[in-house]
Amino acid sequence: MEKGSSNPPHVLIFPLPAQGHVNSMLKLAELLCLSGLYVTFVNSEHNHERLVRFTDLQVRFSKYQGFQFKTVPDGLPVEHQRTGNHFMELVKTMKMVTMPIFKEMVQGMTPPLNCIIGDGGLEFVLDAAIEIGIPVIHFRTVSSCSFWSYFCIPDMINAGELPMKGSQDMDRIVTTVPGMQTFLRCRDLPSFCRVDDMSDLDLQLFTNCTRQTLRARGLILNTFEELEGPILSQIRRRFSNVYSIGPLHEHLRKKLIEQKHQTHQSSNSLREVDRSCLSWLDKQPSKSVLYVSFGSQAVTTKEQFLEFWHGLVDSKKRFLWVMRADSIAKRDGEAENYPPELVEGTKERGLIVEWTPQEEVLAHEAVGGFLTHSGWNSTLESIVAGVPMICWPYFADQQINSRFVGEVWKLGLDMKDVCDRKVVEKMVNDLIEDNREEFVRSVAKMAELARNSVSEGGSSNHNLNCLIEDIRLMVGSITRTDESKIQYVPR
Ligand SMILES: O=c1ccn([C@@H]2O[C@H](COP(=O)(O)OP(=O)(O)O[C@H]3O[C@H](CO)[C@@H](O)[C@H](O)[C@H]3O)[C@@H](O)[C@H]2O)c(=O)[nH]1
Ligand SMILES: C[C@H]1CC[C@@H]2C(C(=O)O)=CO[C@@H](O)[C@@H]21
Repeated sequence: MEKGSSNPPHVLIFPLPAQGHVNSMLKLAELLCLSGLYVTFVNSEHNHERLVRFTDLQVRFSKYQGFQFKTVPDGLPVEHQRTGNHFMELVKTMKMVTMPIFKEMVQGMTPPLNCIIGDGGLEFVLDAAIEIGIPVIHFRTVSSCSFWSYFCIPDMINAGELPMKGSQDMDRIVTTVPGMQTFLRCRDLPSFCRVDDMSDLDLQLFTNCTRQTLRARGLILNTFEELEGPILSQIRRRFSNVYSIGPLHEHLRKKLIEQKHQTHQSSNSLREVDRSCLSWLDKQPSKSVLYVSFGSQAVTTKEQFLEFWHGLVDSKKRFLWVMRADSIAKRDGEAENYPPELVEGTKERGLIVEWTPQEEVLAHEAVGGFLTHSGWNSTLESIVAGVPMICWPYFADQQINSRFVGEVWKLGLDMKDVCDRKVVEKMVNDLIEDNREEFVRSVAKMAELARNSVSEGGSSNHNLNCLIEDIRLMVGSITRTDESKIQYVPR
């Protein structure tokens, strides 16, 4: 906005087009709208079509003055699965296909942008914005602990701690990530580190994009000081303006209540939500059900899927399991003949659905535990709901999130790298029954700290106010005489 203009600040938000990213960035968008900012939210065409089909998003955002959606192609054909390891194809096509379209869109924007909040996992957004001369704040939607470990990868390589030396090396302690020297093992590092070749493209991609955040004006993290304070302190030694403003879903819920907006049943789902599971939960005893979901991207083998299924049925506990149509890697011509004892055991005590209203499920009285892939949104949602976790990380940041859940925060059990029916059975019984009290006590404490952090005077509440203030100050903070040639100097 030009100096003297009466419009509120205008912010453009651009997430990496995946469920876990779109979800938290839409929550931030709504929080900024509630503070009176103008927001443009950029979705991929593929995701926007799904959000419009499966949610009340358009109605929800239409009440905010100055809010608009824009769409860009993601460069992939419509039928592309966009899950599992195929997801990395999207990160690559976007740079080629989406970047030029995005640049053109941003240059013609009215009112002019004060700043762009770009996904820290989408490197080209920062490059494009700096070239055009618009300040960028990065939002990295993963945990602080994983962001910090990505950042330290070059130090691990220089110290000879990476590459790992085969499977016998997985329990070696990694000493070059400040703040984690006593408990971080090779197996807890982001999954991209599990390669022999340090010039591996995915490893390079995420190491570089994390370092690029040094060029941004600030870094937003969906976390709270009471959870990740020691790691945030480490990050602040290298980055200025680190805004920990989470858990965003609880932050938004609280603000909507304060401002007397409706909060029920809204979702940011890219898939059709099956609400029938809530009526099923209504019929189950208190804290008896294990909720099982591996998020939007994880893909298991059929063998892994069967180990989980056996373990769940053998545990004799109730379970609600999210099984997306694309959850299991299919082999051509494979018949789906499932063992009758599993089908029978599920009829007795289980329910399998394609997609749930997860926040509502976790808050349901009947849910007593969560078997999760340790995606960051799921982890935060479980903490806020006071539900202990069994973690089975699939890829990326999930390996380190699960270490923190199991070893540092003591909010559950880490089943990383094991997929065995006996272990599943034992851990489910441990979490839901044998050691239940202990886990529930620690997660209840953390849930309270989470709620306090987003309340008036809490750390995340304060940091959100600072973020909004800093965005307001970005008015006229870049020289607009020749924006295309502005040399960007980080604060
Ligand atoms: O049946 C379901 C299952 C999930 N969800 C929601 O989907 C989101 C899933 O997010 P997350 O738990 O973060 O998992 P992913 O979808 O796997 O998210 C990706 O993005 C996250 C944030 O960057 C990363 O932490 C993950 O590793 C990455 O895979 C959560 O908000 C859930 O509430 C539903 O609404 N219904
Ligand atoms: C493609 C996945 C790998 C990295 C991305 C990410 C991140 O670190 O920002 C988290 O989870 C995934 O959705 C992205």
